[in-house]
Amino acid sequence: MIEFDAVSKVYPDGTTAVSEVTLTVPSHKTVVLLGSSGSGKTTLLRMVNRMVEPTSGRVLIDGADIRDRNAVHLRRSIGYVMQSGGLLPHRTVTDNVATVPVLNGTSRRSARKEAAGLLERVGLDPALGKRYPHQLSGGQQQRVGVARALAGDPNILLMDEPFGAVDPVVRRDLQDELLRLQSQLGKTIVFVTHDVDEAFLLADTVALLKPGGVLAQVGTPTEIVEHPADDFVAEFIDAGRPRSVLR
Ligand SMILES: Nc1ncnc2c1ncn2[C@@H]1O[C@H](COP(=O)(O)OP(=O)(O)OP(=O)(O)O)[C@@H](O)[C@H]1O
Repeated sequence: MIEFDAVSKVYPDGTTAVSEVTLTVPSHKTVVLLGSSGSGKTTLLRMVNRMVEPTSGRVLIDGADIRDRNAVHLRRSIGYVMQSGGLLPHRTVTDNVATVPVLNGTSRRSARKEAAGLLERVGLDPALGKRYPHQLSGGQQQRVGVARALAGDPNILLMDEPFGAVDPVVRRDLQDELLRLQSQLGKTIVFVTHDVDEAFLLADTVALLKPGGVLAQVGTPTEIVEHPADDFVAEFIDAGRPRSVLR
């Protein structure tokens, strides 16, 4: 379980990115941080692995304040998928997936073996492991990004607009694949998107952020559609529009 306890972030130039957010991400569930550009989603996500330190408030994992954890060890124990894939261009796909387990002390041989299994798990032919990232399609690169985040079997996955850079058909494939994986693996997932349909498809709980990093509403997709908290929420989700993706 991840708990954001009244966290705020004011960047050194005075920008308030996140304001007093209190939010719980239950274990084995997917919480989607939804909001328009600049509403603080990435800042909030990065607080979980200490890439961003809150100006005030605390982040707890399973009840323990993460400030008491070594930041590097914490980061390596949490899967992270970025929008661009974030793959290392001069390493093969297999070695990209094996990087963190090797850093954590797993032998290269067993990390590569695990990588082959993970490529299969995300729907890729393990033979692609020999290629370099530029030899893959955008959708394949994103799958590798997910495989890499799963390496070492972390409990927590942070996903920052992971499917934002691919076309709508591939995006839908990747979303379905994530739902399938999550039903098998039961990770604790924090997923960032500005896409309402993507949020409603993937989330157990949606946390909708307003500009300035203020929580506008937290609820299941159905709760938010049926009872938007205010005009901002109703407008953001375009209440009244037919929804095919509600589970
Ligand atoms: N290092 C930084 N220094 C100053 N301001 C920053 C920094 N990083 C982010 N910000 C500002 O904080 C606010 C929130 O940014 P953040 O990236 O968290 O939003 P976001 O909702 O993830 O946006 P996007 O969807 O565009 O990625 C924005 O106004 C942004 O310009």
